[in-house]
Amino acid sequence: MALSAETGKVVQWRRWAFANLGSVLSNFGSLWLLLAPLLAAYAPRRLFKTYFNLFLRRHARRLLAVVDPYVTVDVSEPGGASAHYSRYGRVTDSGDSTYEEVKAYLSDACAGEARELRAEGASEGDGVVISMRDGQDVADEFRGAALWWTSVVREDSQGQQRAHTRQCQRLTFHHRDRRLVVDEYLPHVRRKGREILFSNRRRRLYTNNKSGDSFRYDYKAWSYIDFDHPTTFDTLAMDTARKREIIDDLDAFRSDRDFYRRAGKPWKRGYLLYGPPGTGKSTMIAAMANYLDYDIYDVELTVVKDNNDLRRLLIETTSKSIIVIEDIDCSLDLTGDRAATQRRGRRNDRDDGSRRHDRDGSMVTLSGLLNFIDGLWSACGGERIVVFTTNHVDKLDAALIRRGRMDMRIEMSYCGIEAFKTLAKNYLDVDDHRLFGPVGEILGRESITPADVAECLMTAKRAGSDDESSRLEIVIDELKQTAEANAKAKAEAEAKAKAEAEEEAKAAEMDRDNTREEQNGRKYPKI
Ligand SMILES: Nc1ncnc2c1ncn2[C@@H]1O[C@H](COP(=O)(O)OP(=O)(O)OP(=O)(O)O)[C@@H](O)[C@H]1O
Ligand SMILES: [Mg+2]
Repeated sequence: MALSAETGKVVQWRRWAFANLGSVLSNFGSLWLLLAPLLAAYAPRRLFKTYFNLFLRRHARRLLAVVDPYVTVDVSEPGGASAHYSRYGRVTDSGDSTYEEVKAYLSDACAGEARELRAEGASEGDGVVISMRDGQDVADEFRGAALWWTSVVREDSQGQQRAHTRQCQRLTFHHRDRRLVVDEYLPHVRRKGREILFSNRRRRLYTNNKSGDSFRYDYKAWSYIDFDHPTTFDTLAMDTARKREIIDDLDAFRSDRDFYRRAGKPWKRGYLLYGPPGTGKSTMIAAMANYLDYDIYDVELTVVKDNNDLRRLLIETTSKSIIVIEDIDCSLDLTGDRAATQRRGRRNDRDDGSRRHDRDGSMVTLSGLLNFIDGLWSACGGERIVVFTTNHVDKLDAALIRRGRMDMRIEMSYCGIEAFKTLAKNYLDVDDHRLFGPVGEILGRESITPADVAECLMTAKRAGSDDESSRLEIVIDELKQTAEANAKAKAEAEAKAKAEAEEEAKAAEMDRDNTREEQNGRKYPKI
């Protein structure tokens, strides 16, 4: 359809008006300035006041931005109304942990710059938190934007109530950086502050309380003590290359937050530590926690009533933590051969009525545990490591330790000469010695755990002599005795295992007979 000349003009005019809407409106604003005195004279007073106020409010901010382009944001210590406005713009009031996080961030920055400081005792430990005294400023820089923090005391008065003062940290920046500050700088400050607060805090070792007590009004899912284990990766005795691999893996995990987000994976990692008793599985967990500065949640599965309680426990863990289930093969019936396990259980009860397994009371199932590790709930919080330990990796259900669930399997094994060198340094402060040769031969021949070697070294240390050679000779004697004792214990264990296997086979044969007779129409099974 063709447009008439007149319609075309209207369309053109409309297009022009839309394209120049900004200037039209601002001209309209200028027109207001001219019309305001006239309106003051002729318009009804109330109407004029409303419109004039609106106009002023809209334009005053622009005017102020020209005169003073700086915006301030206050982060106040908690305790009061949650939001205030200042002459310059919105003033936020944290009312949460933001203030503490900002203070921690600034304590790091201001310790070097500000000259008048204040020291307060840290909430945990013997440390002090350094912060700026009132009126002090520190400058900061973020992605090219200049920012200033000032410590101020603000007076809050509400109506007739008495005013009370509150400490706050005031951030000042150019209004053109507003988006950068709100979207990136302040979250960065909080993140850094949280890290500083976390690193100043003592590590905690949590253990779960019996879920049967959950009806009590003061029930807490977890109890904790300060975690103060001296083990580090330096003192952990194991193959050096393997140790390096584990440390690299932990480093990668810790710094891969963005990767996990991009890949759509929950930020957690599973380690399975397996090996004979006394090879350092628990010691490794302590070394990991100390290296990462994480808390440990040691889950005792036998006191968890059911899958529901297990999930509740998980929800109450925090991020930056290691969730540990030790001796997973003993905690639950997770072996593939459940029938054999039940038979064994029955026999144990017959043998020793008092030695009933606690795990009979727990109704946590394998699927509950699998959900605990990587169900939907497991993703809450993030930055978590799950560690299982076992002495019998071959007995565990394949689903529990498949790749993806347990990302890294670490075998902790008998002591070799490399591990011995670490232990000799730890216990006797000996780096190298000609007697390391004979020690290496014994360790190459025999299966001696690091725990046993540590005991031998302890005996040598207590023997009283300061001479390295005589101490190491004692170690060699002790190692030989340990090897003999181990061989004897091994022969006894093998004999016992053989007898058990025979009994097991007999029981299985009886079960088969009973089933056959039942199938052949016998009314009552044998007893
Ligand atoms: N690899 C190791 N490095 C340093 N010390 C070790 C190592 N292995 C064992 N030890 C010493 O032996 C003690 C017992 O070790 P740990 O409890 O870690 O063994 P485990 O493998 O957890 O045994 P279990 O299977 O019985 O739980 C530790 O307290 C430590 O002193
Ligand atoms: Mg252990």
